[in-house]
Amino acid sequence: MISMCKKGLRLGLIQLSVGANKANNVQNALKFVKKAKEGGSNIIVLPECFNAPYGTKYFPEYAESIPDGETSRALSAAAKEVKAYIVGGSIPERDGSKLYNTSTVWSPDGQLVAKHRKMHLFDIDIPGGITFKESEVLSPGNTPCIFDTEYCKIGIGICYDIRFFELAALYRKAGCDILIYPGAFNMTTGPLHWDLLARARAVDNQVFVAAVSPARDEKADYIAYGHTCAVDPWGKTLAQAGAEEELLFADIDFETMKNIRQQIPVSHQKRNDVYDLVVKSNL
Ligand SMILES: NC(=O)CC(=O)C(=O)O
Repeated sequence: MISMCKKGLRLGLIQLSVGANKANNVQNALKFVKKAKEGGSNIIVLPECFNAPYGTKYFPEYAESIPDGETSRALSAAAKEVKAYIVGGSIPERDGSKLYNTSTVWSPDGQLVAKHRKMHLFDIDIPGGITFKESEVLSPGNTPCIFDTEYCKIGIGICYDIRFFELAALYRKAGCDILIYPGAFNMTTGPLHWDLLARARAVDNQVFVAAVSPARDEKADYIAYGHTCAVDPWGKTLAQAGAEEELLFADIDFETMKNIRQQIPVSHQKRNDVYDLVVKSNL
């Protein structure tokens, strides 16, 4: 089936079941990539940590280099085969002695066009809820990540990055119309914060937001919330998963976005005489 979108594009969002076997995770992802393409997707998105269980004790064992690791090679070949962009969720990346939580973006001809290393590491401590410290093993990325397509510019963040409105605002300021966040919120923060943050980033920047989670696995050390979603610039949820493995589609209509930006012209009404967003790294 080819895309129905005349004035936009179709996102295919894969809420993938992730287990302990890396090869199985990658094979399962590729199966869903093909289904996403059959459903007319132009840009296909996988979740955070899609080739490995999410947890600091797993990152060193599953980490691989980019772009010559096995997962990168598989994503490159898949993008070329289905002739669509693939935002490869994230994987644990090894670069020298350092590890990162890294998202790769592959063009329809299989080229690596962008790479985002999670900038804000997930270090939290909620007594009776969840304690997690990515910084025990991971290093943060220091560079925001935008990739340009024939449709629009797209900004990438990974999971905890969505909590930092400055990064999203910076992407909007740099001309992005879609923000994509592979993520894996949990059962403590997810129920109240996941949808709220996706909708907030969409409304405050008048952009489309896609947040893509692994499916929930009650037996995992870290139980992902799921609820992959796509939201439009009005804050309307275009597609939303439950907890199970699922492929979702969301049609991006740029006319809607233009209308909303005209009707509520906040981007022109900013009081940059009073405040401003200072960009310190090169976009
Ligand atoms: N896992 C994350 O990076 C973020 C998260 O679960 C949260 O912010 O809550």
